[in-house]
Amino acid sequence: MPGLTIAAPFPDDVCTHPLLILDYALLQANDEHEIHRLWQAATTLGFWYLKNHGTEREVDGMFAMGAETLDLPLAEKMKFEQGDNGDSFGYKARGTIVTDANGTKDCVEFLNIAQDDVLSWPLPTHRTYPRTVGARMTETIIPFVRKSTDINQTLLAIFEKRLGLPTGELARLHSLRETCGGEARCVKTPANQTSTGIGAHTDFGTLTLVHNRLGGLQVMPPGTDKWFYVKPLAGHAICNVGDALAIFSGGIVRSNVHRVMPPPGTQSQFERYSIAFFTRPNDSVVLRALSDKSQLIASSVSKSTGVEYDTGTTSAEWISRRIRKLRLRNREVRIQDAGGENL
Ligand SMILES: O=C(O)CCC(=O)C(=O)O
Ligand SMILES: [Fe+2]
Repeated sequence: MPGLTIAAPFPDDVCTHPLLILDYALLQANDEHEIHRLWQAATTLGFWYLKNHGTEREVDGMFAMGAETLDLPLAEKMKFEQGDNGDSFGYKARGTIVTDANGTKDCVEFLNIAQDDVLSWPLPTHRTYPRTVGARMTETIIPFVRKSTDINQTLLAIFEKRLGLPTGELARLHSLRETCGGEARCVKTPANQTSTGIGAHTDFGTLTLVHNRLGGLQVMPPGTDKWFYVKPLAGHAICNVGDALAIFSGGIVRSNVHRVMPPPGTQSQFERYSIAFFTRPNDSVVLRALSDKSQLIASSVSKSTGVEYDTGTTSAEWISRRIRKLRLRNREVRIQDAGGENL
């Protein structure tokens, strides 16, 4: 199926940014050297590759589920559209979010499936999804979400130790017994696009796992104003730190800006699908630096100037506000309210 296999090679004449390759098996075994490398990656660019993550079969199924769902007629998908109220879960149609300050529309569509809905299946916690999702729930989506949450909980246990937090503190803020904004996503970029797919952003949540086959993901390394592709490596996930973890850590780990462009070179003739899994804090968790739980974090916050590490906002409010701001219709309303002023 086009876009699902490596239809054309990643070109060798575009700028790429190298990432450290971390071995999940070594991290699980608490290998000191590997943990040191993870820490290096998380505190510099905030992105790394992860190999031996053990979800290859489920990822294949997720690509198939994503293609089956996003190939449904638009009218069918629109029954599940996320809307303009800041809800993340459901279907996001093309052209509904902005990719830059000028209000340029995006060219991608995506499907977000709530972690909570997967783990409570067949009972919905938040909402329902197209039939193609239900059809793959038991075999693919449930194991994908379970394995992805396990991976991120393992990484969080390493981070909490390095951050000097009490054992179980980050796990407590990401409890599976309470609702959260965590979700699995399939993004589809049509073939032959020239405009931005997902504009420059940082991820709202704690940790993200991305599975890419075609290029398109780009990062802007700190201290530069230049975009570099992250080259997909077969069987490797691309992991990154999100805003919530950067805030909890008082800025010690980095949530780096990135974006999705059409695939480079001859890959651009193909549809691009990508699969992502977002771990996000429990809905009621207030996003603030955990200074009262760690001397290291308190010291980082006291040294940073001009950065607000106490948002006074719960994770649910934070996500909802960020999504509302991206939606084109809300932007148009804001512009009308302001008498046509460009916001
Ligand atoms: O499609 C990708 O490679 C990354 C997607 C992404 O950054 C996102 O959905 O937040
Ligand atoms: Fe992202």
